[in-house]
Amino acid sequence: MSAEQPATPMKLAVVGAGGRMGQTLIRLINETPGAVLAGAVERAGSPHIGRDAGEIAGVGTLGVEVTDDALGVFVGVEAVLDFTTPGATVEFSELAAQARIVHVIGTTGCSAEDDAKIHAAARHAVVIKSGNMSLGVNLLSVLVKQAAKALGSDDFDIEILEMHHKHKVDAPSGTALLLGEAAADGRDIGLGQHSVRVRDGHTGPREAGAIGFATLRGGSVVGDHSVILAGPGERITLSHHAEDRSIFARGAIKAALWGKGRKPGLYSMLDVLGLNP
Ligand SMILES: NC(=O)C1=CN([C@@H]2O[C@H](COP(=O)(O)OP(=O)(O)OC[C@H]3O[C@@H](n4cnc5c(N)ncnc54)[C@H](OP(=O)(O)O)[C@@H]3O)[C@@H](O)[C@H]2O)C=CC1
Ligand SMILES: O=C(O)C1=N[C@H](C(=O)O)C[C@H](O)C1
Repeated sequence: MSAEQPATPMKLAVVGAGGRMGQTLIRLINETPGAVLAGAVERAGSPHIGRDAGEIAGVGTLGVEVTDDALGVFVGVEAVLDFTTPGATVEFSELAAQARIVHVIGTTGCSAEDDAKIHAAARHAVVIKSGNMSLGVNLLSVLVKQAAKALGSDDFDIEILEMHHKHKVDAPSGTALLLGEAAADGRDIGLGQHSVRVRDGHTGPREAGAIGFATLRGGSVVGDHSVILAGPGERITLSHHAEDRSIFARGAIKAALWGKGRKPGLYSMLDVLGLNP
């Protein structure tokens, strides 16, 4: 191929095409050189079935009809971008593995059992999964790990605060958990054994080494996260504020392009962004 010829754009599919992230992804793929929308999937019975994906996303006709035949779409594309629900994502991971395509997973709220199934599917497909696909949050997680390591649990207590729009169905957010994992990693402890996800009533004093979570929901907030390191007489707050869903969509498209031609396995956005040590 000569240098002047444009490379063939990577064929992407969006599942959950009618959702908040699905529509944002369709719009952003349409603006991204090197990527093309080649499939759009919604659940059986959705009012979006049979409609044009571009019309749903408000970017005009793209010639891609929304269907509920996920496998039929997956065999004709190179990657699928998935921001849906845990149950749907587990099913899509099995189909993406059958079709041997890249599966980018932004869905949050997966149980340990869901994650084990996704891990199994990653034996046959390139799976990139993250609770937050934005550059800013992934960089923040690196800073949180450093801060948690430098400021030991004898003196500094870690609390994670998040706020999202009123439609969000899972808590704590995937991002809050990702930041909690980063803090736990920095302290060389397991998050599972040290997290306090709810406080109510007469809780007694805070346990040393705990990583606490607090969840707020309301309005149209796209996603706010703060990691607070509270010490004797001083407090450090590391924060990220998402102003627009396009930051997540851009990250997901970048992940799909990065995943092309890679060995099957489970990867994170830190791998995609080159932020893994
Ligand atoms: N990692 C990241 O960077 C980000 C992650 N997220 C996560 O992405 C997920 C989706 O968020 P959001 O877009 O706001 O949610 P929405 O509810 O707006 O969108 C989800 C879409 O998935 C569809 N869906 C559900 N089940 C299926 C199925 N079996 N097959 C096909 N489509 C299906 C829904 O259809 P219907 O409504 O008809 O049920 C809906 O259109 C959440 O888990 C959220 O936390 C969100 C933003 C960023
Ligand atoms: O549901 C959302 O909207 C978001 N979900 C992700 C999360 O659970 O952290 C990412 C982002 O904050 C928006």
